[in-house]
Amino acid sequence: MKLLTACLRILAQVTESAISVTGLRKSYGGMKAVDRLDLTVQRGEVFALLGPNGAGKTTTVEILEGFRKRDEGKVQVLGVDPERGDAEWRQRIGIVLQGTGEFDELTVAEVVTHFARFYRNAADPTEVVERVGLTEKAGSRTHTLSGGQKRRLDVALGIVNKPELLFLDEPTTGFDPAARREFWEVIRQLASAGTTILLTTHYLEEAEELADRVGVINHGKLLEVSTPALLGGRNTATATVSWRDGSEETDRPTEVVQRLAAEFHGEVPDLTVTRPTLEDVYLKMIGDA
Ligand SMILES: Nc1ncnc2c1ncn2[C@@H]1O[C@H](COP(=O)(O)OP(=O)(O)OP(=O)(O)O)[C@@H](O)[C@H]1O
Repeated sequence: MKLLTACLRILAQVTESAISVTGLRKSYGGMKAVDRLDLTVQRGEVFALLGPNGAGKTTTVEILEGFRKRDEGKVQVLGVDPERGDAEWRQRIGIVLQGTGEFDELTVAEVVTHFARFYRNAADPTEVVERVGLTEKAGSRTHTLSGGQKRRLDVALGIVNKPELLFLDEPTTGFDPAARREFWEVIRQLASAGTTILLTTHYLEEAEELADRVGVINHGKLLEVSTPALLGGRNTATATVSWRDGSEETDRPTEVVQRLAAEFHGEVPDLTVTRPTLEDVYLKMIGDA
């Protein structure tokens, strides 16, 4: 019987989406926080949910995590309705909240070891500390950690149960640029080990660096889901060719550059060719909505 259950679990893991949402609705009083939202995240995918303050990201994610009840809609997370998620389901998901990463007088190693005891199938705490790059701080009390190190500890606690699916809520808010890049590496390694990741972020560069697909949400509605490269028709958008003496918007930047090269008999001074950034298309999208 155990073997059959294990086989069915493996089959489900291969065939099911990690997250499947249809017609999700949630209102607070008369205010629609999430309004008929459909979303699918495949297993192994890194998916970034983008949207301005109050767009409905946290409400959506907390419904997926089983922390909030929905009004309407169908939600499956790892094949389970989060409102009915039991301890076994909880073991399979990891949650990194916009947390504190501070636990009084305990050391990093002690905190991770303590959290590992909550789970039947926990990872080796020493390995977890290493994965998030905190080995050198393993013996340090958590209140002495920097902001970035505390966030790494939050991630350590989110992955100590070896989750199949990890929720990351604004993981690098307040990081300096170097710390942010180091942190992305931790996330990339988790993703390449097969962990499905749903992250929310206000940093477009972060979404571009990490996400296989992004979803833009505003006023509780999902406006578009796409890869970062294709969102809002970025790849086919008009390019801007700029040089020392002017600039030109064009569908055929190569031709413009060739013309300029002929005019200047070679090197075109201060030449740049740009297309809209992810931030440009995102701002347009939420501005138009
Ligand atoms: N518990 C609550 N009671 C009443 N209204 C709420 C509650 N939680 C959220 N809201 C409202 O629902 C809307 C969506 O909020 P939500 O926190 O989901 O947005 P968000 O996209 O996560 O925003 P942010 O980027 O600022 O974290 C907002 O207008 C918010 O004020």
